[in-house]
Amino acid sequence: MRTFILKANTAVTSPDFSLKDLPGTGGRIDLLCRFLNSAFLLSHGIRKDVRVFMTLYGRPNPPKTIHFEGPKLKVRLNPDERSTALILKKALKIGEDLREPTKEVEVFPGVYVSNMTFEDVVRRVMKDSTLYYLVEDGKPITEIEFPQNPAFVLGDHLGLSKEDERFLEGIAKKVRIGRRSYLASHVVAFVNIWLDGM
Ligand SMILES: C[S@@+](CC[C@H](N)C(=O)[O-])C[C@H]1O[C@@H](n2cnc3c(N)ncnc32)[C@H](O)[C@@H]1O
Repeated sequence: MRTFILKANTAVTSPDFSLKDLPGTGGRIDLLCRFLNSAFLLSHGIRKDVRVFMTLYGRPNPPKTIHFEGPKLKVRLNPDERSTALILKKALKIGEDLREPTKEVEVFPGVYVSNMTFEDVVRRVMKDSTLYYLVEDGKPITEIEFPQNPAFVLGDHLGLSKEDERFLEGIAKKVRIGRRSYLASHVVAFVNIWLDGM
C-alpha cells in the first residue's frame, strides 16, 4: 500500500466554497482535486493500492482531515476538478457536525472525514508504514530502496512550516525527485510512476 499525506494550509474547512472558484473561495481546493487525480487515476481505472490523507487548515474550523482509502473506494473519481470538489464539499458538510477529535465518519464508501490533525494522521500512518518527507533538499529518490508500505508527506503551495518539519525530524526520511520545486500533484504522479517501475 502507498500512502500520501498532504498538509493543505489554506484549504477551507467549510462546504460553502464555490465550484466556479475553487482556488479563491476554496483556499486552493483545486490543488486537492489535482492531488487526488494524480494519486488515484490511471488511464482506464483507479489505483486500488493507494490511500490519501489531506489535512485541511483553512477557515473557519480547522483542522479537518479527508481520507480516501483505495481498496474500499466506491465513489467515482473523474479527471475533472469539479466532480472531485463535489465529493470534498460533501465530506466537509458532514464534517461540520463532528465533535470528536479523531473519530472518522464515512462520507461515501472509502471516503472519510474527521477532525484529525496533521500530527494525528502522521502518527496513525507510521504504525504500518515507513514515512518519507518529499522535499526539494532530500536524498535523491534514485538512491532509495522503498519498503512494502511507503508513506509520503507533502506540502501544498506554501510547503510545510518549520514546526511541521521539526515534527517530522527523526521519523521521516527526506527524499527528493529532482532539484527544482514541483507542483505537489506532479510530485505524486512522479512517485506513483517511479514505484510502478520497481
Ligand atoms: C509547490 S511545492 C511547495 C513550494 C513551497 N514554496 C515551498 O517552498 O515549500 C509543493 C510540495 O511538493 C513537494 N515537492 C516539490 N518539489 C519537490 C522535489 N523536487 N522533490 C520532492 N518533493 C517536492 C514538497 O512536499 C512541497 O512542499
